[in-house]
Amino acid sequence: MIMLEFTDKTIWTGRLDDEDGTLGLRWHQAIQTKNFSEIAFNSEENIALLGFCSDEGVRRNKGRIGARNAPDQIRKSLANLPFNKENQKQIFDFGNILLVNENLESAREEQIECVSTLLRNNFFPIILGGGHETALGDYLGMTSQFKKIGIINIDAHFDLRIPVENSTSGTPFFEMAQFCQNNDREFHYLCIGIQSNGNTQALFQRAEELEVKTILVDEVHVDLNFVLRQIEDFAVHFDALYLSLDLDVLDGAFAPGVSAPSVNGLTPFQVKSILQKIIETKKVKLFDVVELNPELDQDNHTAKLAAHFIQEFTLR
Ligand SMILES: N=CN[C@@H](CCC(=O)O)C(=O)O
Ligand SMILES: [Mn+2]
Ligand SMILES: [Mn+2]
Repeated sequence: MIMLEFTDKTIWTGRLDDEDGTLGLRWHQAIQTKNFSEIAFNSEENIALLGFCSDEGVRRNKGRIGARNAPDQIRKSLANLPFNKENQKQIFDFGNILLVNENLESAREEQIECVSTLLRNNFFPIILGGGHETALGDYLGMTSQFKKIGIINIDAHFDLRIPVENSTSGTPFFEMAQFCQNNDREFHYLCIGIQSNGNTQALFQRAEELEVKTILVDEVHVDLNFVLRQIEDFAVHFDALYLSLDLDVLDGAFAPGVSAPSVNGLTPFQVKSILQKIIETKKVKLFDVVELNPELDQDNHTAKLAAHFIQEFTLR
């Protein structure tokens, strides 16, 4: 059963400015497609893109499906971004993990294997979701390589639901907590951008029980610098950070292409400042961007934002 597919070559195409030589380079000219079977250890930390084409978790969570098509849409938005050979890391595209017969659990096994292979070979994985069910496989893949992991999720929602029948886009961080409990690990979860109207009392209570560090969206609006200092304080305790960005943390006016759009959400500048502060810690070992739904997007604004944020992680 084939669950891993190469990226369609026509996706990495775009404008050519040959008259400007290497100063006119764009992503579609710099990207290198790669196969897992030919992976070799990197002496320098290079970027690995990997898509997780799932919205099965969103469907199970009663959301609006479409996120399975997000990885290629994000690639299309990355394709025309400027690429600076001197100041940017090398970028390899490992293609997409696909779900067969809505089997999220099998695809996740493949994902865990891919993520740990990338980390073992000194790649920095940028995983293109998928709904937020993408997060669990990313984190579990990381646990094979790192012991003391801090989890940071920039999201309007805690995603701490208890799985009723199975895993959904609303359960990944609760499942991480369970994994930690069953495997003698500490669970440290910082959630930034939480909407008081986007999470029930039950979820706030579960966050408290699990000692989640919560930064409400209004706290970011009131004092961004204070939030940036809290990020610094959180990061010092860990060897590695797992960072997840759920695009629904952005205000729906900026990011309409998500299953559950926000009102009074963050601005692109606020999210970028938060990401830059987290990147500055030099502890992020994996980044995923999730919940883009291209079917609901307007003029690709949400996909462009995803690309804009990914660009930050490629700078040397
Ligand atoms: N990843 C999903 N998170 C939210 C969705 C909320 C909604 O659909 O309104 C959640 O389950 O809480
Ligand atoms: Mn989420
Ligand atoms: Mn969310």
